[in-house]
Amino acid sequence: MILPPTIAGSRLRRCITSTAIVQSNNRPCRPGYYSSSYELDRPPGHSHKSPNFVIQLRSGNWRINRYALDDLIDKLPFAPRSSFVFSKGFLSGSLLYDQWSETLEVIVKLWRMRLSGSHSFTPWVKRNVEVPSDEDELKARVGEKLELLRDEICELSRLLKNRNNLRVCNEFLKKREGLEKESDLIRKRIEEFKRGIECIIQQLEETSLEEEEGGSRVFKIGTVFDWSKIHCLMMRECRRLDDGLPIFAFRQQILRQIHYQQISALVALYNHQRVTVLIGETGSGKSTQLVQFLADCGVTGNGSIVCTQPRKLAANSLAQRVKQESEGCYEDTSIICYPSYSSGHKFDSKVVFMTDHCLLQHYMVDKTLSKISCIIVDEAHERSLDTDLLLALIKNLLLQRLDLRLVIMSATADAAQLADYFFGCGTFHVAGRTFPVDIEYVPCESTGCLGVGPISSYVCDVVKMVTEIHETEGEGTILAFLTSQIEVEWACEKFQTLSAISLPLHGKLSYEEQHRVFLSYPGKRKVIFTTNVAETSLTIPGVKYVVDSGMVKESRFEPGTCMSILRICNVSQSSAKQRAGRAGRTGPGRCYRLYSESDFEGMSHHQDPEIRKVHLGVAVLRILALGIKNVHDFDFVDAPSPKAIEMATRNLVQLGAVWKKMMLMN
Ligand SMILES: Nc1ncnc2c1ncn2[C@@H]1O[C@H](COP(=O)(O)OP(=O)(O)OP(=O)(O)O)[C@@H](O)[C@H]1O
Repeated sequence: MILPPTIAGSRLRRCITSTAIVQSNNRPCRPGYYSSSYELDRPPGHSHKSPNFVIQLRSGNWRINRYALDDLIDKLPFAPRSSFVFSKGFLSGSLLYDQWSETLEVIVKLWRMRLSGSHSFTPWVKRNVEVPSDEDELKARVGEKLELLRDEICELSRLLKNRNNLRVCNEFLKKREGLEKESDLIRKRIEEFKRGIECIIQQLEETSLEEEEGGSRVFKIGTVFDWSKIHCLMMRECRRLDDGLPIFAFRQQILRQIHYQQISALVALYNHQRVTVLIGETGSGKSTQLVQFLADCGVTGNGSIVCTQPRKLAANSLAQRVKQESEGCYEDTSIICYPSYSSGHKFDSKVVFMTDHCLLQHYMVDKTLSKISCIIVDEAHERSLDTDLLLALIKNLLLQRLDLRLVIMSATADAAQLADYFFGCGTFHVAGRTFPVDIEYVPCESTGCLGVGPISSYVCDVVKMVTEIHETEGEGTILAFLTSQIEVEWACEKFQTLSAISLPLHGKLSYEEQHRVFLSYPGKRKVIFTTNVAETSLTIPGVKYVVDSGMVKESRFEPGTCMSILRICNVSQSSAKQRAGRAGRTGPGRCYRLYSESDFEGMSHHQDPEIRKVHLGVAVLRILALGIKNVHDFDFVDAPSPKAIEMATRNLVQLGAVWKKMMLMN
């Protein structure tokens, strides 16, 4: 058994590596997490007060002299830090070690030598391990923050007792409420951390770990212990505690809900409660964490967990991030990304990231998605045609496959509508975000900025705002939202300064060109002009300032002219929140909205689903291509009127796009 590499610094890490301590019966013992542990992070040869392990050479009357002990040591796989001989008592000698892996190999060797008659001592290991309790460790990690919050809450409570005017009172109350929520979240995170470690330890000790009623283990380790993997799992738990993503605090609750739904599906065949709508703030950890939670607890069995994204860029970058975070916790090929369709794709990985379009194409080949046990439809608020078609097909599939589960995720989706569509399924809200994002409304009417040729005035306003931020604000990447490739390229050209690098981001760039926005450019501020490809899912490390033009280009079918028109219109509140949410992910951020607060209030809450914007014939064609003949019975999330479907299908027949016999027309 090889222990993972030593990690310097943390007392908790020390206690965690001590899970590898094995008692004389060769069963892993409870690590120092509770009582004792040992240090692995001392430099080799470093002498200190006491060793972690002492191998005693016990005997009755046998004595060993220094010479013979050194001779014995020469035959051992590892030399001890130091050794002693004793002339009296039941001990003849002792060997001092710090690393458990070395101690274990030496013990095995000593026993082999004894059994082959090379010596007559009984080797005996004494652990000599002192470690602070987990409470101390947790206090050191997050306790300071908790104390600061507690002090601030006390101070606010004191101020509230004074005579204040109503406005000040309300401000204090709101602030205190926020701080209380933050403290609560930290406490929940600590509980979750303890639960995670406890769950691992119980499995290592093989104590019967009954699944709690309606609950679920957060880890399923299996019966063969892979110590290196267990070490990585524990290290990831520590990182999760440190990172403070809000979703971590709710892990057990989320898994319980998903687990509960699994049970209810088994109990009642026609109870299709295997769907969860998960709503959480941007950056709360939905896309990167949930797949790992599900993979860790094994709730999805042997099937893959598929997480769909509206865009390839997001699918790729999420897969990369999850791979990075879970390195060593799963097999190397466990996290994979299929951004484009290929018939050769296999679903033998634990987690697959793909676009919703790609999953639809897989559906055309395998109508039961047989290798997939859980589908996570992410960024459901976008309500693209692909997402809507996917949701409808999965809804139908849930009736056939009782082992299939669905999670629909977004920060800004209409949860009630989606829950209603999925048989009144459960909705889970993840409260909190990692870092604050200040919103500033900076309406630009007064700037008198005029457009240039095909470039509208708001593009000039965006460049102006970006220049101002660059000149007046501290360091941090600026991400500015425009509506099209032309605007993005124009803005990049206009914003030229030696102290910054301006980068375009839009859908027409190659993967390598898009990837440039994730690189760092030492000594220069990164300024990214983007279309709405960067509106959802993406974490571009270092983005501190977001400039939201408030505009988006969208194509809409106009029945009057029978044409689809590309138009620049206001974004929805949902889009504006998503854009702001690109900041505040790796540090506090600020979003400059180039419109007024009342403009924001006047925006529609959610963007229109794509099915309402395209010619219905497009949707009908897609449905037919999926092999569904009876379009009238198709269970749309936002169902068009039967008359509209009838007209669209007749239209397609007239155009010769489909044959009448291809579909069951009324
Ligand atoms: N590539 C990355 N580099 C650095 N940090 C990252 C990266 N990807 C994710 N993170 C961290 O993980 C956090 C959670 O990201 P995740 O994408 O899971 O959030 P989310 O809740 O799905 O957000 P959204 O609703 O905006 O998609 C981010 O806020 C950021 O702190």
